[in-house]
Amino acid sequence: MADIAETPFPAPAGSPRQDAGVAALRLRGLTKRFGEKLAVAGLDLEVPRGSFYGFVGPNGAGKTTSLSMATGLLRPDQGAAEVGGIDVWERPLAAKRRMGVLADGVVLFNRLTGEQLVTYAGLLRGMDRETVAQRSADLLRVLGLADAADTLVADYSAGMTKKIALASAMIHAPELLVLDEPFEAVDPVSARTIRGLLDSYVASGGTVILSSHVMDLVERMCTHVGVIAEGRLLASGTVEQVRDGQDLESRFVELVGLEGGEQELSWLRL
Ligand SMILES: Nc1ncnc2c1ncn2[C@@H]1O[C@H](COP(=O)(O)OP(=O)(O)OP(=O)(O)O)[C@@H](O)[C@H]1O
Repeated sequence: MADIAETPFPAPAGSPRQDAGVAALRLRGLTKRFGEKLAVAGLDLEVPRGSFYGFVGPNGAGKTTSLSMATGLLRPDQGAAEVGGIDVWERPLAAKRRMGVLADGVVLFNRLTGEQLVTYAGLLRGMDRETVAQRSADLLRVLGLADAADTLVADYSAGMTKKIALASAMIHAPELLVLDEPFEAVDPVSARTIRGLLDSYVASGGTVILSSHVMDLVERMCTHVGVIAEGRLLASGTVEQVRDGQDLESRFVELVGLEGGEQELSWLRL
């Protein structure tokens, strides 16, 4: 497995985020079993501060299960997760204060309007109403949701729902964003806006870990990448290290293997 290089984006001097040498996110021996299925098998992962980390793997590899354990949504059978050196399961409130989470498949309070949902997220984080109102308006505008601010989230499209969940994860400007499939169902214009937001967030000292199936996007956006299959980490490091002279998609296929080989369906030929 390739080594993880040092972060290329040091935190701003004097920043409270600057705990030298402490990873933004550290997973040690994370394990989860669902009945007979070992979904995550002793996962060790370090996400350096200031990195833009892509977490990739085939369907069913264990990405969502790992990120859910890392963010305090799903209790691990074994192992530990730390955010900025704080154990997520021993000190959940302190750890959760430091992160913003876009979870996959978690039901939102969809009888609220988009604006109410983002406002609720900000107030839950203990922010004052004025700041919440300002940031909520900014997020809705930047994400192209201003016209849908008063629409119930239940009536949002899949892409709009993803964007309002992302806004709710960002409103308190956490030092770590954990985003499960943030670009899924999002149109290309919004995807570009989100990429821009995340790029400047990372450039200012924030850390992002996102899961994605789009290798091209991970290769272009991310500084680091971890490849998981069958609950195990196959490779991790800078994108350069992991792709090892190939494009990331080819390297990914080389690492995880071609599902079903080069088989064809003889009956699907017209
Ligand atoms: N609540 C659950 N009960 C039973 N099995 C589960 C549960 N959640 C996940 N699994 C199983 O654990 C494995 C890992 O699932 P997980 O959702 O973490 O994969 P993933 O990498 O996020 O997949 P995808 O890319 O398709 O979203 C899969 O085999 C899945 O069927």
